[in-house]
Amino acid sequence: MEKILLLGSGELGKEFTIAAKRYGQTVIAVDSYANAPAMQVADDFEIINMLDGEALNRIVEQHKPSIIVPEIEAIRTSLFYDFEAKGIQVVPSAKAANFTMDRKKIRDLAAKDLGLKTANYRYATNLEELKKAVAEVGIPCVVKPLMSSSGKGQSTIKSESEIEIAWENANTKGRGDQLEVIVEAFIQFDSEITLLTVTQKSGPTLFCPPIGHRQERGDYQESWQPAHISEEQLKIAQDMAAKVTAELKGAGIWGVEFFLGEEVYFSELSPRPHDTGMVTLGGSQNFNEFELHARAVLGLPIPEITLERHAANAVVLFQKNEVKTPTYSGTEKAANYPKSDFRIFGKPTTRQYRRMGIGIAYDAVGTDVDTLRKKAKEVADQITVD
Ligand SMILES: Nc1ncnc2c1ncn2[C@@H]1O[C@H](COP(=O)(O)OP(=O)(O)OP(=O)(O)O)[C@@H](O)[C@H]1O
Ligand SMILES: NCC(=O)N[C@@H]1O[C@H](COP(=O)([O-])[O-])[C@@H](O)[C@H]1O
Ligand SMILES: [Mg+2]
Repeated sequence: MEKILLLGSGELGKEFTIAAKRYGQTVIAVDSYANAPAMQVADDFEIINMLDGEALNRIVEQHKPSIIVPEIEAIRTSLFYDFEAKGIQVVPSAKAANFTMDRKKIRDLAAKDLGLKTANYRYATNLEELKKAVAEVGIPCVVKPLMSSSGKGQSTIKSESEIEIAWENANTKGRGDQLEVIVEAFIQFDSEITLLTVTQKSGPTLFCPPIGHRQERGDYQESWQPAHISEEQLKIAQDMAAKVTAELKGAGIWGVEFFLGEEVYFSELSPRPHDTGMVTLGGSQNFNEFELHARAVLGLPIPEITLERHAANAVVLFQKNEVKTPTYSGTEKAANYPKSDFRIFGKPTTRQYRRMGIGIAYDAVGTDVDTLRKKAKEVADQITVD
Protein backbone atom coordinates (compact mmCIF):
# COMPACT_ATOMS: atom_id res chain seq x y z
CA MET A 1 0.00 0.00 0.00
CA GLU A 2 1.19 3.52 -0.80
CA LYS A 3 1.18 6.66 1.29
CA ILE A 4 0.11 9.54 -0.93
CA LEU A 5 0.77 13.19 -0.07
CA LEU A 6 -1.84 15.18 -1.99
CA LEU A 7 -0.74 18.80 -2.52
CA GLY A 8 -3.96 20.72 -3.05
CA SER A 9 -7.30 19.57 -1.65
CA GLY A 10 -10.04 21.07 -3.78
CA GLU A 11 -12.83 19.33 -5.68
CA LEU A 12 -10.42 17.50 -7.98
CA GLY A 13 -8.37 16.27 -5.04
CA LYS A 14 -11.50 15.13 -3.26
CA GLU A 15 -12.54 12.87 -6.15
CA PHE A 16 -8.95 11.65 -6.57
CA THR A 17 -8.82 10.81 -2.86
CA ILE A 18 -12.07 8.83 -3.14
CA ALA A 19 -10.60 6.88 -6.07
CA ALA A 20 -7.29 6.23 -4.26
CA LYS A 21 -9.07 5.20 -1.04
CA ARG A 22 -11.20 2.75 -3.03
CA TYR A 23 -7.96 1.16 -4.22
CA GLY A 24 -6.89 0.84 -0.58
CA GLN A 25 -4.32 3.66 -0.37
CA THR A 26 -3.53 6.12 2.44
CA VAL A 27 -3.96 9.80 1.56
CA ILE A 28 -2.70 12.87 3.46
CA ALA A 29 -4.50 15.92 2.07
CA VAL A 30 -2.70 19.28 2.12
CA ASP A 31 -3.96 22.79 1.44
CA SER A 32 -3.68 26.33 2.78
CA TYR A 33 -7.01 26.23 4.65
CA ALA A 34 -8.80 23.87 7.04
CA ASN A 35 -11.56 21.46 6.05
CA ALA A 36 -10.77 21.67 2.31
CA PRO A 37 -12.85 19.21 0.21
CA ALA A 38 -10.22 16.43 -0.04
CA MET A 39 -9.44 16.71 3.69
CA GLN A 40 -13.02 15.61 4.34
CA VAL A 41 -12.36 12.18 2.79
CA ALA A 42 -8.61 11.69 3.41
CA ASP A 43 -6.84 9.81 6.25
CA ASP A 44 -5.00 12.85 7.58
CA PHE A 45 -4.35 16.47 6.63
CA GLU A 46 -1.85 19.31 6.83
CA ILE A 47 -2.40 23.04 6.46
CA ILE A 48 0.58 24.88 4.98
CA ASN A 49 1.41 27.44 2.32
CA MET A 50 2.68 25.08 -0.41
CA LEU A 51 4.87 27.83 -1.91
CA ASP A 52 6.82 27.81 1.38
CA GLY A 53 9.70 25.40 0.74
CA GLU A 54 10.51 24.94 4.42
CA ALA A 55 6.96 24.00 5.29
CA LEU A 56 6.83 21.62 2.32
CA ASN A 57 10.10 19.96 3.34
CA ARG A 58 8.85 19.62 6.90
CA ILE A 59 5.67 17.73 6.02
CA VAL A 60 7.49 15.47 3.55
CA GLU A 61 9.99 14.62 6.33
CA GLN A 62 7.18 14.07 8.79
CA HIS A 63 4.89 11.88 6.69
CA LYS A 64 7.48 10.16 4.51
CA PRO A 65 5.09 9.63 1.57
CA SER A 66 5.92 7.13 -1.16
CA ILE A 67 4.01 9.25 -3.71
CA ILE A 68 3.44 13.02 -4.03
CA VAL A 69 0.41 14.03 -6.09
CA PRO A 70 0.20 17.75 -6.93
CA GLU A 71 -3.39 18.96 -7.31
CA ILE A 72 -2.74 22.68 -7.91
CA GLU A 73 0.01 24.69 -9.59
CA ALA A 74 1.10 27.09 -6.84
CA ILE A 75 3.60 24.79 -5.09
CA ARG A 76 7.36 25.22 -4.55
CA THR A 77 7.86 22.62 -7.29
CA SER A 78 11.64 23.21 -7.52
CA LEU A 79 11.85 20.94 -4.44
CA PHE A 80 10.22 18.13 -6.38
CA TYR A 81 13.54 17.34 -8.09
CA ASP A 82 15.08 16.62 -4.64
CA PHE A 83 12.12 14.53 -3.56
CA GLU A 84 12.34 12.53 -6.78
CA ALA A 85 16.11 12.03 -6.30
CA LYS A 86 15.37 10.66 -2.83
CA GLY A 87 13.13 7.98 -4.33
CA ILE A 88 9.70 9.55 -3.83
CA GLN A 89 7.42 9.21 -6.86
CA VAL A 90 6.38 12.72 -7.89
CA VAL A 91 3.29 12.67 -10.11
CA PRO A 92 3.54 12.56 -12.99
CA SER A 93 7.18 13.70 -12.65
CA ALA A 94 9.11 16.54 -10.98
CA LYS A 95 9.76 18.04 -14.41
CA ALA A 96 6.08 17.96 -15.42
CA ALA A 97 4.91 19.67 -12.22
CA ASN A 98 7.74 22.20 -12.34
CA PHE A 99 7.31 23.11 -16.01
CA THR A 100 3.52 23.38 -16.01
CA MET A 101 3.37 25.68 -12.97
CA ASP A 102 5.29 28.21 -15.05
CA ARG A 103 3.66 29.31 -18.29
CA LYS A 104 7.04 30.44 -19.61
CA LYS A 105 8.72 27.06 -19.22
CA ILE A 106 5.86 25.04 -20.66
CA ARG A 107 5.15 27.44 -23.53
CA ASP A 108 8.79 27.64 -24.62
CA LEU A 109 9.06 23.85 -24.39
CA ALA A 110 5.91 23.32 -26.46
CA ALA A 111 6.43 26.05 -29.06
CA LYS A 112 10.21 26.24 -29.39
CA ASP A 113 11.58 22.82 -28.43
CA LEU A 114 8.72 20.64 -29.67
CA GLY A 115 7.47 22.91 -32.46
CA LEU A 116 3.78 22.68 -31.46
CA LYS A 117 1.42 25.23 -33.00
CA THR A 118 0.50 27.86 -30.36
CA ALA A 119 -0.76 31.43 -30.29
CA ASN A 120 1.98 33.98 -30.95
CA TYR A 121 3.31 35.13 -27.55
CA ARG A 122 5.70 37.41 -25.63
CA TYR A 123 6.64 37.91 -21.98
CA ALA A 124 6.78 41.09 -19.89
CA THR A 125 8.17 41.90 -16.44
CA ASN A 126 6.92 45.51 -16.17
CA LEU A 127 4.36 47.85 -17.68
CA GLU A 128 6.72 49.23 -20.33
CA GLU A 129 7.60 45.72 -21.52
CA LEU A 130 3.92 44.84 -21.52
CA LYS A 131 3.12 47.78 -23.81
CA LYS A 132 5.88 46.66 -26.17
CA ALA A 133 4.72 43.03 -26.03
CA VAL A 134 1.12 44.02 -26.80
CA ALA A 135 2.32 46.08 -29.77
CA GLU A 136 4.25 43.07 -31.08
CA VAL A 137 1.56 40.46 -30.53
CA GLY A 138 -1.29 42.74 -31.60
CA ILE A 139 -4.71 43.58 -30.16
CA PRO A 140 -6.83 41.68 -29.12
CA CYS A 141 -4.55 39.67 -26.87
CA VAL A 142 -4.68 37.82 -23.57
CA VAL A 143 -2.46 38.64 -20.56
CA LYS A 144 -1.86 35.98 -17.89
CA PRO A 145 0.39 35.78 -14.82
CA LEU A 146 3.07 33.11 -15.31
CA MET A 147 1.70 31.21 -12.34
CA SER A 148 -2.10 31.07 -12.13
CA SER A 149 -5.08 28.88 -12.91
CA SER A 150 -8.84 29.08 -13.43
CA GLY A 151 -8.30 32.43 -15.17
CA LYS A 152 -7.06 34.19 -12.02
CA GLY A 153 -5.38 37.48 -12.96
CA GLN A 154 -6.14 36.92 -16.67
CA SER A 155 -7.37 39.78 -18.94
CA THR A 156 -8.27 40.13 -22.58
CA ILE A 157 -6.97 43.42 -23.98
CA LYS A 158 -9.26 44.88 -26.64
CA SER A 159 -7.79 48.38 -26.74
CA GLU A 160 -4.55 50.09 -25.67
CA SER A 161 -6.32 51.77 -22.77
CA GLU A 162 -6.73 48.37 -21.10
CA ILE A 163 -3.00 47.55 -20.86
CA GLU A 164 -2.41 49.16 -17.48
CA ILE A 165 -5.38 47.51 -15.80
CA ALA A 166 -4.33 44.13 -17.26
CA TRP A 167 -0.89 44.57 -15.65
CA GLU A 168 -2.49 45.43 -12.28
CA ASN A 169 -4.87 42.52 -12.56
CA ALA A 170 -2.10 40.01 -13.33
CA ASN A 171 0.00 41.23 -10.43
CA THR A 172 -2.69 41.27 -7.81
CA LYS A 173 -4.82 38.24 -8.71
CA GLY A 174 -2.38 35.54 -9.85
CA ARG A 175 -1.61 32.64 -7.56
CA GLY A 176 2.15 32.72 -7.65
CA ASP A 177 4.95 35.01 -6.62
CA GLN A 178 6.49 35.95 -9.98
CA LEU A 179 6.01 39.43 -11.38
CA GLU A 180 5.97 38.34 -14.98
CA VAL A 181 3.20 37.83 -17.50
CA ILE A 182 2.69 36.09 -20.83
CA VAL A 183 0.91 37.98 -23.59
CA GLU A 184 -0.79 35.74 -26.14
CA ALA A 185 -2.44 36.70 -29.40
CA PHE A 186 -6.19 36.16 -29.06
CA ILE A 187 -7.17 33.07 -31.04
CA GLN A 188 -10.59 33.40 -32.67
CA PHE A 189 -11.34 29.70 -32.23
CA ASP A 190 -14.56 27.86 -33.17
CA SER A 191 -14.41 25.62 -30.12
CA GLU A 192 -11.99 24.38 -27.50
CA ILE A 193 -11.36 20.92 -26.10
CA THR A 194 -9.56 19.13 -23.32
CA LEU A 195 -7.92 15.91 -24.43
CA LEU A 196 -7.46 13.80 -21.32
CA THR A 197 -4.30 11.79 -21.94
CA VAL A 198 -3.07 8.95 -19.75
CA THR A 199 0.59 7.95 -19.56
CA GLN A 200 1.29 4.63 -17.87
CA LYS A 201 4.27 3.14 -16.05
CA SER A 202 4.13 0.27 -18.51
CA GLY A 203 1.70 0.26 -21.37
CA PRO A 204 0.82 2.68 -24.12
CA THR A 205 -0.34 6.30 -23.84
CA LEU A 206 -4.14 6.33 -23.92
CA PHE A 207 -6.58 9.06 -24.91
CA CYS A 208 -10.06 9.73 -23.56
CA PRO A 209 -12.78 10.84 -25.97
CA PRO A 210 -12.38 14.64 -26.37
CA ILE A 211 -14.19 16.96 -23.95
CA GLY A 212 -15.78 20.19 -25.19
CA HIS A 213 -16.07 23.18 -22.87
CA ARG A 214 -17.11 26.79 -22.57
CA GLN A 215 -15.23 29.32 -20.47
CA GLU A 216 -16.10 32.66 -18.87
CA ARG A 217 -13.61 34.87 -17.01
CA GLY A 218 -10.99 32.21 -17.89
CA ASP A 219 -12.88 29.58 -15.87
CA TYR A 220 -14.95 26.71 -17.25
CA GLN A 221 -18.73 26.99 -17.03
CA GLU A 222 -19.77 23.73 -18.65
CA SER A 223 -18.16 20.76 -20.32
CA TRP A 224 -19.44 17.82 -22.31
CA GLN A 225 -18.16 14.55 -23.73
CA PRO A 226 -17.68 13.71 -26.52
CA ALA A 227 -16.88 17.01 -28.25
CA HIS A 228 -17.57 17.53 -31.96
CA ILE A 229 -14.20 17.34 -33.68
CA SER A 230 -13.08 15.90 -37.01
CA GLU A 231 -11.00 12.71 -37.06
CA GLU A 232 -8.23 14.70 -38.68
CA GLN A 233 -8.12 17.38 -35.98
CA LEU A 234 -8.37 14.77 -33.24
CA LYS A 235 -5.34 12.98 -34.66
CA ILE A 236 -3.35 16.25 -34.72
CA ALA A 237 -4.32 16.95 -31.07
CA GLN A 238 -3.44 13.40 -30.01
CA ASP A 239 -0.03 13.63 -31.66
CA MET A 240 0.70 16.92 -29.87
CA ALA A 241 -0.52 15.51 -26.52
CA ALA A 242 1.66 12.41 -26.94
CA LYS A 243 4.70 14.56 -27.76
CA VAL A 244 4.39 16.98 -24.85
CA THR A 245 3.55 14.33 -22.23
CA ALA A 246 6.44 12.13 -23.39
CA GLU A 247 8.80 15.08 -23.02
CA LEU A 248 7.54 15.89 -19.50
CA LYS A 249 7.68 12.23 -18.45
CA GLY A 250 5.96 10.13 -15.81
CA ALA A 251 2.65 8.35 -15.25
CA GLY A 252 -0.73 9.93 -14.65
CA ILE A 253 -3.61 11.69 -16.37
CA TRP A 254 -3.05 15.02 -18.14
CA GLY A 255 -5.59 17.59 -19.30
CA VAL A 256 -4.23 18.83 -22.61
CA GLU A 257 -6.05 21.95 -23.85
CA PHE A 258 -6.52 22.88 -27.52
CA PHE A 259 -8.23 25.65 -29.48
CA LEU A 260 -9.88 24.46 -32.69
CA GLY A 261 -10.29 26.69 -35.71
CA GLU A 262 -8.81 26.36 -39.18
CA GLU A 263 -5.90 24.91 -37.29
CA VAL A 264 -5.39 23.08 -34.00
CA TYR A 265 -3.59 25.23 -31.42
CA PHE A 266 -1.96 23.77 -28.32
CA SER A 267 -2.88 26.04 -25.39
CA GLU A 268 -1.55 24.50 -22.15
CA LEU A 269 -1.78 21.33 -20.10
CA SER A 270 -2.36 20.22 -16.51
CA PRO A 271 -0.32 17.22 -15.32
CA ARG A 272 -3.32 16.01 -13.28
CA PRO A 273 -7.10 15.63 -13.56
CA HIS A 274 -8.71 18.62 -15.25
CA ASP A 275 -11.71 20.62 -14.05
CA THR A 276 -13.51 20.13 -17.39
CA GLY A 277 -12.89 16.39 -16.92
CA MET A 278 -15.41 16.36 -14.07
CA VAL A 279 -17.87 15.49 -16.84
CA THR A 280 -16.55 11.93 -16.49
CA LEU A 281 -18.30 11.81 -13.08
CA GLY A 282 -21.42 11.33 -15.21
CA GLY A 283 -20.28 7.82 -16.08
CA SER A 284 -19.26 8.79 -19.61
CA GLN A 285 -16.25 6.45 -19.47
CA ASN A 286 -15.51 3.00 -18.01
CA PHE A 287 -13.18 4.83 -15.56
CA ASN A 288 -13.62 8.48 -14.56
CA GLU A 289 -10.59 10.77 -14.81
CA PHE A 290 -9.78 10.37 -11.10
CA GLU A 291 -9.81 6.58 -11.28
CA LEU A 292 -7.58 6.76 -14.36
CA HIS A 293 -5.16 9.02 -12.51
CA ALA A 294 -5.13 6.68 -9.49
CA ARG A 295 -4.52 3.62 -11.66
CA ALA A 296 -1.76 5.27 -13.68
CA VAL A 297 -0.06 6.62 -10.55
CA LEU A 298 -0.22 3.28 -8.77
CA GLY A 299 1.02 1.42 -11.85
CA LEU A 300 -2.24 -0.53 -12.18
CA PRO A 301 -2.83 -1.48 -15.82
CA ILE A 302 -5.55 0.32 -17.78
CA PRO A 303 -6.46 -2.17 -20.49
CA GLU A 304 -8.67 0.31 -22.36
CA ILE A 305 -10.70 3.51 -22.03
CA THR A 306 -14.21 3.23 -23.43
CA LEU A 307 -17.05 5.70 -23.95
CA GLU A 308 -20.03 4.35 -22.02
CA ARG A 309 -22.47 7.30 -22.15
CA HIS A 310 -22.69 10.84 -23.41
CA ALA A 311 -22.56 13.37 -20.55
CA ALA A 312 -22.43 17.06 -19.67
CA ASN A 313 -21.90 19.10 -16.54
CA ALA A 314 -22.40 22.73 -15.53
CA VAL A 315 -20.92 24.59 -12.59
CA VAL A 316 -22.69 25.85 -9.47
CA LEU A 317 -21.07 29.20 -8.62
CA PHE A 318 -21.49 31.51 -5.65
CA GLN A 319 -22.87 34.64 -7.30
CA LYS A 320 -22.74 37.32 -4.61
CA ASN A 321 -19.81 39.62 -4.00
CA GLU A 322 -19.03 38.55 -0.44
CA VAL A 323 -17.12 35.94 1.54
CA LYS A 324 -19.11 33.74 3.92
CA THR A 325 -19.98 30.25 5.12
CA PRO A 326 -22.20 28.74 2.42
CA THR A 327 -25.64 27.18 2.75
CA TYR A 328 -27.34 25.27 -0.05
CA SER A 329 -30.94 25.04 -1.21
CA GLY A 330 -32.72 23.46 -4.15
CA THR A 331 -30.96 20.09 -4.06
CA GLU A 332 -34.35 18.28 -3.91
CA LYS A 333 -35.38 20.01 -7.13
CA ALA A 334 -32.00 19.25 -8.72
CA ALA A 335 -32.34 15.58 -7.79
CA ASN A 336 -35.70 15.32 -9.55
CA TYR A 337 -34.30 15.15 -13.07
CA PRO A 338 -33.96 11.64 -14.52
CA LYS A 339 -30.48 10.62 -15.69
CA SER A 340 -28.84 13.39 -13.76
CA ASP A 341 -26.85 13.97 -10.58
CA PHE A 342 -24.98 16.72 -8.76
CA ARG A 343 -21.96 17.24 -6.53
CA ILE A 344 -21.49 19.75 -3.70
CA PHE A 345 -17.75 20.11 -3.07
CA GLY A 346 -18.10 21.13 0.59
CA LYS A 347 -15.82 24.20 0.48
CA PRO A 348 -16.00 25.78 3.93
CA THR A 349 -16.26 29.38 2.66
CA THR A 350 -17.44 31.13 -0.49
CA ARG A 351 -16.31 34.12 -2.54
CA GLN A 352 -17.67 35.61 -5.74
CA TYR A 353 -17.70 33.14 -8.66
CA ARG A 354 -16.15 30.38 -6.51
CA ARG A 355 -17.05 26.97 -7.93
CA MET A 356 -19.06 25.19 -5.23
CA GLY A 357 -20.57 22.24 -7.09
CA ILE A 358 -21.70 20.87 -10.43
CA GLY A 359 -24.89 19.59 -12.05
CA ILE A 360 -24.50 16.48 -14.22
CA ALA A 361 -26.63 14.99 -17.03
CA TYR A 362 -26.04 11.79 -18.97
CA ASP A 363 -27.69 9.42 -21.40
CA ALA A 364 -26.85 6.64 -23.80
CA VAL A 365 -24.05 6.93 -26.36
CA GLY A 366 -25.49 8.77 -29.35
CA THR A 367 -27.60 11.24 -27.34
CA ASP A 368 -27.37 14.82 -28.58
CA VAL A 369 -24.82 16.53 -26.26
CA ASP A 370 -26.55 19.92 -26.62
CA THR A 371 -29.64 18.43 -24.96
CA LEU A 372 -27.43 17.11 -22.16
CA ARG A 373 -25.73 20.51 -21.75
CA LYS A 374 -29.13 22.14 -21.36
CA LYS A 375 -30.19 19.61 -18.74
CA ALA A 376 -26.92 19.82 -16.78
CA LYS A 377 -27.33 23.61 -16.65
CA GLU A 378 -30.92 23.26 -15.44
CA VAL A 379 -29.82 20.85 -12.71
CA ALA A 380 -27.02 23.19 -11.62
CA ASP A 381 -29.38 26.18 -11.69
CA GLN A 382 -31.73 24.52 -9.20
CA ILE A 383 -28.99 24.69 -6.58
CA THR A 384 -28.60 28.03 -4.84
CA VAL A 385 -25.65 28.90 -2.63
CA ASP A 386 -26.35 31.57 0.00
N1 LIG B 1 -4.75 33.07 -26.52
C1 LIG B 1 -6.03 32.89 -26.28
N2 LIG B 1 -6.96 33.17 -27.24
C2 LIG B 1 -8.27 33.02 -27.00
N3 LIG B 1 -8.79 32.60 -25.84
C3 LIG B 1 -7.93 32.31 -24.84
C4 LIG B 1 -6.51 32.44 -25.01
N4 LIG B 1 -5.91 32.07 -23.86
C5 LIG B 1 -6.90 31.73 -23.02
N5 LIG B 1 -8.12 31.87 -23.60
C6 LIG B 1 -9.42 31.54 -22.98
O1 LIG B 1 -9.30 31.57 -21.57
C7 LIG B 1 -9.45 30.24 -21.03
C8 LIG B 1 -8.50 30.04 -19.86
O2 LIG B 1 -7.17 30.16 -20.30
P1 LIG B 1 -6.03 29.25 -19.67
O3 LIG B 1 -6.42 27.83 -19.79
O4 LIG B 1 -4.74 29.65 -20.25
O5 LIG B 1 -6.14 29.75 -18.15
P2 LIG B 1 -5.82 29.03 -16.81
O6 LIG B 1 -5.86 30.10 -15.79
O7 LIG B 1 -4.60 28.21 -16.97
O8 LIG B 1 -7.05 28.09 -16.58
P3 LIG B 1 -7.10 26.57 -16.05
O9 LIG B 1 -6.02 26.43 -15.05
O10 LIG B 1 -8.48 26.50 -15.47
O11 LIG B 1 -6.95 25.72 -17.26
C9 LIG B 1 -9.17 29.31 -22.20
O12 LIG B 1 -9.76 28.05 -22.00
C10 LIG B 1 -9.81 30.11 -23.34
O13 LIG B 1 -11.21 30.01 -23.32
N1 LIG C 1 -8.61 25.02 -13.03
C1 LIG C 1 -8.00 24.43 -11.90
C2 LIG C 1 -9.04 23.87 -10.95
O1 LIG C 1 -10.22 23.85 -11.24
N2 LIG C 1 -8.58 23.42 -9.80
C3 LIG C 1 -9.43 22.92 -8.76
O2 LIG C 1 -9.96 24.00 -8.02
C4 LIG C 1 -9.46 23.96 -6.69
C5 LIG C 1 -9.29 25.35 -6.12
O3 LIG C 1 -10.56 25.88 -5.96
P1 LIG C 1 -10.81 27.23 -5.12
O4 LIG C 1 -10.15 28.33 -5.89
O5 LIG C 1 -12.30 27.36 -5.06
O6 LIG C 1 -10.17 27.02 -3.78
C6 LIG C 1 -8.19 23.18 -6.76
O7 LIG C 1 -7.81 22.65 -5.51
C7 LIG C 1 -8.59 22.11 -7.78
O8 LIG C 1 -9.39 21.11 -7.20
MG1 LIG D 1 -6.71 26.17 -19.08
